Amino acid sequence: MDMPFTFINSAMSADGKISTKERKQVRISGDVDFDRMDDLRATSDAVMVGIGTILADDSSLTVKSEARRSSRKSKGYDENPIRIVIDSKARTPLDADIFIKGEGKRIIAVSGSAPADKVEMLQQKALVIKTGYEQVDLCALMKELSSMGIRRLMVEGGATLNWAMLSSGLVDEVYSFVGNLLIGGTSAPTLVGGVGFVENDILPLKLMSLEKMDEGVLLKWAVINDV
Ligand SMILES: NC(=O)c1ccc[n+]([C@@H]2O[C@H](COP(=O)([O-])OP(=O)(O)OC[C@H]3O[C@@H](n4cnc5c(N)ncnc54)[C@H](O)[C@@H]3O)[C@@H](O)[C@H]2O)c1
Ligand SMILES: Nc1nc(=O)c(N)c(NC[C@H](O)[C@H](O)[C@H](O)COP(=O)(O)O)[nH]1
Repeated sequence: MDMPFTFINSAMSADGKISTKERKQVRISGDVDFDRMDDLRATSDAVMVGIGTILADDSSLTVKSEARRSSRKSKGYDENPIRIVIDSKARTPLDADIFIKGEGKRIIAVSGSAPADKVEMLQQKALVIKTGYEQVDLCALMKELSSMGIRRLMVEGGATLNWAMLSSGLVDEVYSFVGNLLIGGTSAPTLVGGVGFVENDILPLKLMSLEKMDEGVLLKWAVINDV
């Protein structure tokens, strides 16, 4: 079965950090990049984040431009893409912005280790898809998303989910805005977290484009998965 075309979009400091060591969100990019990100959301079938990002930022993942929402509507889509949270243990708060803000479908992807009572509560607000035992089986989930008609998937981090998706060979392209600031801190999350690749498995990229944007640079990379 064809997997969805999947890309990561992220903003990082000049030293590769995507937030501070306290997981506090930092404004890394400017208005032009935020508008580009909004367009990516509006033209995707679904937007995915990890539970760490929901807990840290309370992201709503909505399309901000009214014109883009109307354009989606006029084509018969919901105003917002399907919003997906990778949440093995069903920790998404019931009052999270992702449930409160904007119309459209939500998917909470949980694993067999999620408490049944919380899963039941989440089912009132979203489609809950269960895969894996201790944590979400991302390959199985992606197949299920594909069978639901999701063809274009935007992944908005954070570091742990980026790692899990990349190391499972599920990402086609990475778009990374590099901003004009340094965040520092060994424990501050970087674009890709997780356990990291070992020398022989390091993932190669092919540079597709680079563009000066706001006060930084937008880099677009294709992931070379088949080496
Ligand atoms: N600058 C940016 O573009 C940007 C974008 C998004 C998030 N962030 C930042 O990233 C930070 C959050 O990143 P993070 O790494 O803590 O959390 P994350 O958002 O990557 O979520 C990670 C969590 O996903 C869950 N998970 C479920 N199944 C999994 C699987 N199969 N593999 C891996 N994880 C799985 C785990 O509970 C894990 O803790 C926040 O500080 C946020 O502000 C920055
Ligand atoms: N492009 C970009 N530039 C930044 O400077 C920055 N800090 C983020 N961060 C992305 C992160 O995923 C946020 O959580 C969502 O941008 C929140 O999304 P909402 O506004 O709640 O829809 N993204």
